[in-house]
Amino acid sequence: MTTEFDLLQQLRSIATDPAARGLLDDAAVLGDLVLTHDTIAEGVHYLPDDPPASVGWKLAAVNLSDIAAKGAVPAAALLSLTLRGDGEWEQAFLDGLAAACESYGLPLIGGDTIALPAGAPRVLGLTVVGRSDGRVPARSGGQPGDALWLAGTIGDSAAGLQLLGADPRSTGVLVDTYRRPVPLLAAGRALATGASAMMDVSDGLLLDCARLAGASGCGADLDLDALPLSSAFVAERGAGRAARLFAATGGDDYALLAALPAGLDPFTLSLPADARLTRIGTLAPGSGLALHDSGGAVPLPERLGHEHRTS
Ligand SMILES: Nc1ncnc2c1ncn2[C@@H]1O[C@H](COP(=O)(O)OP(=O)(O)OP(=O)(O)O)[C@@H](O)[C@H]1O
Ligand SMILES: Cc1ncc(C[n+]2csc(CCOP(=O)(O)O)c2C)c(N)n1
Ligand SMILES: [Mg+2]
Repeated sequence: MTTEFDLLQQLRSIATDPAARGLLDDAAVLGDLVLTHDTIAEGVHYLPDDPPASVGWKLAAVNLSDIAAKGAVPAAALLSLTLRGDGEWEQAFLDGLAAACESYGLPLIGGDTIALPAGAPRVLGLTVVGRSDGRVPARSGGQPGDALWLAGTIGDSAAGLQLLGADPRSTGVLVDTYRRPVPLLAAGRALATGASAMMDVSDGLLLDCARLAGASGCGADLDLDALPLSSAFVAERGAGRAARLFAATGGDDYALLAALPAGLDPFTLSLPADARLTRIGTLAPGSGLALHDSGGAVPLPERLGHEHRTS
């Protein structure tokens, strides 16, 4: 079995240029350019029955979330498109991609197209280039004592995916969040001006927080009770410990996790009016994650988030 973690270890010996940031960041940084590439695949990141326009939207949004996490402004995109002989699907997919590009000021400037053999699942890729006019916080800059803040909520997408698993005709806010995530570009720009470290939460808060803390040479202490849940999530799953652990490990959140120096009040930054910013914990000396709630220490779940692996 090969895991994403194993492969990244091998890639690190190849990607030695400083722009690669040791492959320990959400994006590469080349001068004032921030570069990222994310792939989405049928059955892995989206469901075969998802509306194709939502798949196009999601492809742009997941990439833009990495640009948001580095405080950059979208500059251009390159699309890797696979055709499967269903022109209607492909047209609607492109309409959804175009809508996201339009919404976030992301010009599509090139790419590549191939046809797939019959029956092969679709795999779609996007490279997004952003431009930074200031600091580009890495995952690795956190210091013990930094406060951990989360922009956005967690758990909605994972709850939406479960609803669709139970009934493919499910609708509502949670399903919409799974299909059409919103990249927090304005919040990312504001937080980047003060953050010592930042990343987007795509694989699950606990796993991504362990990554940020590990890259920063720190441990992290998280308050499960503080995790921001949407009202739609709470209406569906409640806000007890099991629901909170589900939200903290589900992934697909595209929230932003920032480590801010202890003395910095994030509400003094130029955050957008609709930003939902929550203090969720602290970076600590040492290593590893510690979880607590009002009852005391909470054992870490076996699975902290999503990791790609072959079986
Ligand atoms: N196949 C690859 N070749 C070169 N670099 C890679 C490859 N896969 C991942 N990386 C690099 O490894 C680092 C971590 O990638 P990862 O995909 O975990 O981050 P991410 O894109 O922020 O997360 P997510 O994919 O969950 O949104 C990044 O610097 C990324 O560019
Ligand atoms: C059909 C279906 N099954 C499972 C999931 C959950 N999921 C897949 S990849 C991923 C992490 C982000 O991906 P990456 O690390 O590749 O950016 C998550 C949470 C989903 N979205 N759709
Ligand atoms: Mg990635």
